[in-house]
Amino acid sequence: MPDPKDPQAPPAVKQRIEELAGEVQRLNDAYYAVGDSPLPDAEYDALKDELAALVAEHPELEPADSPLGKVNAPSELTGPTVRHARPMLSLGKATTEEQIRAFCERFPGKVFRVSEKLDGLSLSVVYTGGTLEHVATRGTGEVGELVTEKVRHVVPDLPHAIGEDGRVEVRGEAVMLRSVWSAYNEAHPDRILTNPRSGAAGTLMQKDPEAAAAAGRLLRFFAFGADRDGAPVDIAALDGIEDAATVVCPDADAVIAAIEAIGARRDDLDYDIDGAVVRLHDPAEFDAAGFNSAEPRGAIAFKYPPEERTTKLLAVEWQVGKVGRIAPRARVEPVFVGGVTVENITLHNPRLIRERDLRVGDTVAVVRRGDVIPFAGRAIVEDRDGSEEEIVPPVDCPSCGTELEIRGTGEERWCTNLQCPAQITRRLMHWASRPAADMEGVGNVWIEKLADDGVLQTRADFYRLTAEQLMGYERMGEVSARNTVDAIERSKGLGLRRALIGLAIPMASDGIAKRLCLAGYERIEDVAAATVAELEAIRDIGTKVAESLVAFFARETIVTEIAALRELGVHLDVLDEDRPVDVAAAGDSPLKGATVVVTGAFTHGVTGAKISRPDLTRLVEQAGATASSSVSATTTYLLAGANVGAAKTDKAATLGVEVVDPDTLWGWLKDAGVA
Ligand SMILES: NC(=O)c1ccc[n+]([C@@H]2O[C@H](COP(=O)([O-])OP(=O)(O)OC[C@H]3O[C@@H](n4cnc5c(N)ncnc54)[C@H](O)[C@@H]3O)[C@@H](O)[C@H]2O)c1
Ligand SMILES: [Zn+2]
Repeated sequence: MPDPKDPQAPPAVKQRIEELAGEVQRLNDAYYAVGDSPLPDAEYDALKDELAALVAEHPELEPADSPLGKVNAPSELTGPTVRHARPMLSLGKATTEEQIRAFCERFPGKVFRVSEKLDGLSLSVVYTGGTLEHVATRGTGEVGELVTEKVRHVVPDLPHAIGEDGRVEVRGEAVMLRSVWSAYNEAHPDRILTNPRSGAAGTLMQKDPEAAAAAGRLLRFFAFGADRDGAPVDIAALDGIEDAATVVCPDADAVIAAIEAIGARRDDLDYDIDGAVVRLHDPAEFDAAGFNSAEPRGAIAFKYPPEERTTKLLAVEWQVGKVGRIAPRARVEPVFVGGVTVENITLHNPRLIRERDLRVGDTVAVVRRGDVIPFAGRAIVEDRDGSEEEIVPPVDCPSCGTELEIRGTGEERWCTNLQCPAQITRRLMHWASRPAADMEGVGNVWIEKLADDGVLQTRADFYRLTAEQLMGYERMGEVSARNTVDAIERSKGLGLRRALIGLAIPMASDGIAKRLCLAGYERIEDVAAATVAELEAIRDIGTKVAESLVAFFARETIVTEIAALRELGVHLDVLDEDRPVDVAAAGDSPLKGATVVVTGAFTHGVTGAKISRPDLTRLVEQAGATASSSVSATTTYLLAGANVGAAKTDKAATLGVEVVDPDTLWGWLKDAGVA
């Protein structure tokens, strides 16, 4: 029946509007109340856009409880709440350069500022008379949930006091660092956090924040605005408050350049961002621009192309890896995500498949972050029609038929047959690959063919290949054959670190190879002769890894193979490039040989950008220092950035450890040639 108020509106439109409104609210509830995102953001945005378009055409059909025109919020808040002094708003969105230019043109001659749009959750932090009074979530925009006590535990870097009078309110985003997120997931394979944002939201909902903090669910707070009794305050002037990376832009061209720069560094950051925020730089002009419903007119959010998209899971293949792990890899309908077309994704392990209840034929959300192999975040259960098939891990090795072992919390399947043909081929491909011997132009297809023929059985066999032998193959002309043999010859100088990587020693990552070189091993035979106790003494090498190394080098086949590689002139000794960057420059740095503890917040001494603690630690290590996590009598320097707790400096003072300020540190790093 047509709607009496609008004879033109077909009943289907009214129904669609109601459907969309309900769906958007359901997604808001999941997102803001539980921290979950059942749909990729871009698809949520598309639903909301469709709703807005229909309502714009038929305003009379907008339901009373419509989610449009107000701040995205859960239908209900839980726990004690507080009314915000000023509402906490959403932001208008742009996805194209034109939209950003149109925004800038509305404010001719004005200066803008562009900041990273951090993907976490918004918090309002209020200090009165210098002391933390309360912390609240955005909530409905008008009223937020109080999370003060939780924040004390799970956002340990947020100062409890600032040396400021009056009522100071700081607004910003609480985020879970990517490094914290992956460390947590690694330690809790049974309680995987889907992404850092839901990790952050979930953390602030924990009933026992102390336990959450102890389990490593820690967040950071980055401010993007502050005021004292309503008058704007410069965040940089607030002691111990970190601000979101921001640049001031005199015109639209500079704004576009800043957005592009943020987009370009996006994958390298230790936190997720879902866009860039452009706003009028002058707070008075920003206020004067006013608001429309739930958004300030003086700001807009640019959203980068999504890193998550849905597609169909077509098939699962169980691939035998180089050390025998059978990895589930899925073929999906090609989908464009995070700037590339993805056709294959990893499903991680059987446990995850079971827990996410992924099935062949499912619509799945594909996530791609940086260089990480794309993976299936989850199945969209609503899209099922009953034809989907369960994914069953194999019982026997798909290559050699050996019965598989089940190991670890991921319930991974392993083929333990060292002679397994698939494993041999994988190991050969790995030896030839870029991080290892880097045999340019020696492709996996050829390796597979030669391995199948029995010509390539061991790594040493690569160096025995002749052009004549290769020319016997179809589609291998004389030129290609000679090029292949030359490339193999050139790759002989690989050195110790690459050789250790290329050997694919179980549990020994690329980082372990580097550590072994840094620890002073010169020749591969020296590493092979090391005992578990000697290896364990090296930083980052635990008992399990040490035992795995010893067991590996004890294998008869490996001993023979190393001897054969030597015989063939393959260079297996440490190279200068295997050791920290500029050994010569770092030579007389005060950091060389020092044991240091990094604490507090740092900005880069050259670029002025914020630098994460892991990144800074890496630089300090490149200059020859060893980093440790707590101050002790063996500590040489306490490298203290901003906002350092008294506990650490007091301890340093008691133990007579020199406290080094950021300026001195950057001087040292520059002298050592690493910054
Ligand atoms: N997948 C889902 O089901 C689902 C559900 C709801 C919302 N969402 C997504 O969440 C997005 C966020 O919507 P919203 O209304 O919460 O926020 P928004 O996109 O309107 O942006 C406002 C928020 O940005 C944050 N922010 C981060 N860095 C900032 C900076 N430098 N300056 C200013 N603000 C900064 C603040 O927390 C602020 O509250 C939506 O666009 C949507 O894609 C997804
Ligand atoms: Zn096998």
